Amino acid sequence: MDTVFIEGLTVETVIGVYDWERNVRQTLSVDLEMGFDVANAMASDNLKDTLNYAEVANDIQQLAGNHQCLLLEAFVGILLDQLIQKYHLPWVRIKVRKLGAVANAASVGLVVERGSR
Ligand SMILES: Nc1nc2c(c(=O)[nH]1)N=C([C@H](O)[C@@H](O)CO)CN2
Repeated sequence: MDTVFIEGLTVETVIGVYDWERNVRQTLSVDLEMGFDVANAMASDNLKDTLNYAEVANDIQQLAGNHQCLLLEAFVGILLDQLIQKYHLPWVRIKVRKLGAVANAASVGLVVERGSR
């Protein structure tokens, strides 16, 4: 299976379990790999035959602006449900970093994989 990916997409969102986190936007960095057969686009050279990573990046930005999750797990769950359903993804792997959330750590976060390659 081929992979279409987005790396280091930063989004601003309200996220966190502590009181102070409910009143600020924090930055998440998203790395996303999506299983997709690009053979048709290789042959046609046409955007409509592939998975448009710019459209997916826009979806992630929209979702970040429209939700105020407590946990990263909830954010990732909503995101994966939406992407799998919209783009019929057979396999997806996502890494979401919450930047500067924990003292002395550059980032903390989750890696979640769904489906099979
Ligand atoms: N597994 C998780 N652990 C923690 C989360 C989370 O979303 N998933 N969130 C927090 C706080 O919001 C933290 O980011 C604030 O520093 C703590 N642990």
